[in-house]
Amino acid sequence: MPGSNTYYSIIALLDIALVTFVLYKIFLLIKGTRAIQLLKGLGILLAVTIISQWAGLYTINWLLQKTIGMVFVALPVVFQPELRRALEQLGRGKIFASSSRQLGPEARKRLLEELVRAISQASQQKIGMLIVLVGESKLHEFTETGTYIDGVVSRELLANIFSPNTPLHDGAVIIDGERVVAAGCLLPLSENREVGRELGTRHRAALGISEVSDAVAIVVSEETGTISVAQEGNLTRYLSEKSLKEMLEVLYSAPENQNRPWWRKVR
Ligand SMILES: Nc1ncnc2c1ncn2[C@@H]1O[C@H](COP(=O)(O)OP(=O)(O)OP(=O)(O)O)[C@@H](O)[C@H]1O
Repeated sequence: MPGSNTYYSIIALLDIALVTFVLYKIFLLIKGTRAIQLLKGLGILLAVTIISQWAGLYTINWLLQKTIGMVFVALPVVFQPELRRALEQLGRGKIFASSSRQLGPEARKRLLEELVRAISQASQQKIGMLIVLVGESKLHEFTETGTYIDGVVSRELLANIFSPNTPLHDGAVIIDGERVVAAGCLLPLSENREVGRELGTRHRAALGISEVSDAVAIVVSEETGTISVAQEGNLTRYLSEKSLKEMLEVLYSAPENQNRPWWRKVR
């Protein structure tokens, strides 16, 4: 009943849950974009401002406060493309969309069949491949670096894209749901020093994208034909066709994080 303590407790809980959900969605939206670097910079600036105030460094504190004010004014200008995209997504209701890996049984079966066929064929022929499977973070920052395709995933399309000496074979293909969004995309390279020296930039790019987002990247080595999968900053190497299929089935049957509490989704 409005006015009672229980009523206010329920409203407060609802309020907290809504704020948490909105913050989580914003985090997913900016994860893997340049906004995250800017947030880190702002965090450092805020920390230094607080320290300077605490230490009584009034002039530097005044300067830092003015700088932070200017940064906030500059934010909408610097992030104009990202803000526009976020508002467009909000308008289309896409912000509240779930993971791209949640497909119907028929679509999932077809997608996995086509992916596994294309990858094992490339592995046998030692054709280099780098495929990124989008999760909840949409990776616009990276699809924009490549060539827009928007085609249904098929073994023929993937074989064509990665065919040596063709314009799109360099870089990564980004797959969202059942569609190849773009090809020839540039991904961030992992700086993980524990990665074997024999692994070059293709494997580092796969690891890199899995470190900054919830995407999963599949690599076929041009040198050896081995299949590897990068997920959450870990690289699983020497996969057989069977183990790749099993891995993909798990990935697509249980949307990532399904078995994890929500707070563990945010890394
Ligand atoms: N930042 C990047 N984003 C996407 N793809 C990349 C990136 N850097 C390199 N590549 C791809 O990796 C290829 C070079 O692979 P390289 O031989 O250095 O890697 P590798 O891990 O040893 O793989 P392989 O075993 O296939 O040789 C490039 O031709 C390009 O297609």
